[in-house]
Amino acid sequence: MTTAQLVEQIKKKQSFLCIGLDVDLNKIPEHLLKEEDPIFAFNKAIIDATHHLCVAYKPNTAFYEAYGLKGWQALEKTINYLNSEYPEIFTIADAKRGDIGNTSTMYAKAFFDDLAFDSVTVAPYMGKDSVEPFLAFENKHTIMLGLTSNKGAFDFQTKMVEGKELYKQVLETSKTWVNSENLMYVVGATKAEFLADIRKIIPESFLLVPGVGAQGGNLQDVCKYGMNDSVGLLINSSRGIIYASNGEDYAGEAAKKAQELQTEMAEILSA
Ligand SMILES: O=C(O)c1cc(=O)[nH]c(=O)n1[C@@H]1O[C@H](COP(=O)(O)O)[C@@H](O)[C@H]1O
Repeated sequence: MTTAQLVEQIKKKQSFLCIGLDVDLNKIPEHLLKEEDPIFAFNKAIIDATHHLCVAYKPNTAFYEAYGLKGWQALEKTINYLNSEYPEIFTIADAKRGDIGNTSTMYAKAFFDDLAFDSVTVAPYMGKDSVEPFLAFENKHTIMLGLTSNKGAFDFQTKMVEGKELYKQVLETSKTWVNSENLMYVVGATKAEFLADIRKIIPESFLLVPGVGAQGGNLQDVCKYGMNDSVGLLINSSRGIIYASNGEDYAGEAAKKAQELQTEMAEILSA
């Protein structure tokens, strides 16, 4: 999917919500455990109930890898279901990869070619030659960690390096990489006040903003500092939506939580 198509979807749905499919078998409704593939059954119901309220889904691969072959198969079924039933949805494999060049190429093939995700999250720590192999894929997006939502973000990312915070150096340098137009960036919703500075470095780029909901990030603040002329934001909530209820009504309750965020987003967009 191109960025222009994503912006079109945002305008049409009046939503820039991304729903995180971080499926934990200890948290899903008990009755689903009798299904042949409880993870896929859960995802399918959540997707069917919420697809009109969001523009993206983000399965975090850890939650699938943790269940071995069955987990990976559930991930594959989920992305195939999204691509066949809801092709207008932007898909994010949250895998946080990045390695020496030839290995990164194989990671990129896994998520872009084999699984056909629109995007994958990547950690920038190994530098240019670890990220450029992802950027080489046409009409695919590489979502690089910029400033993360966790406390540990202050361990390294905000340290001063040659008179500037490390995360700013990383953002600036990434703009010089081949095919950098295929980059998007992660900025945690818990770090909303940093967004004004971040927008000075990457004014046009799309930002994936996790941390609204369970981690306490605030949607209004993120929009105030982070929104650009083409919206430029994908706000992710995972646990705050998908675990709204662990009863038979889980999909409907998840839709209610998604609807609350979509309504708030529509108000922001029309302001
Ligand atoms: O790359 C991410 O998506 C990510 C980056 C970050 O800085 N913080 C962060 O929480 N995430 C992911 O976003 C999701 C947040 O989930 P909830 O806190 O349940 O909404 C998880 O899948 C995290 O792994």
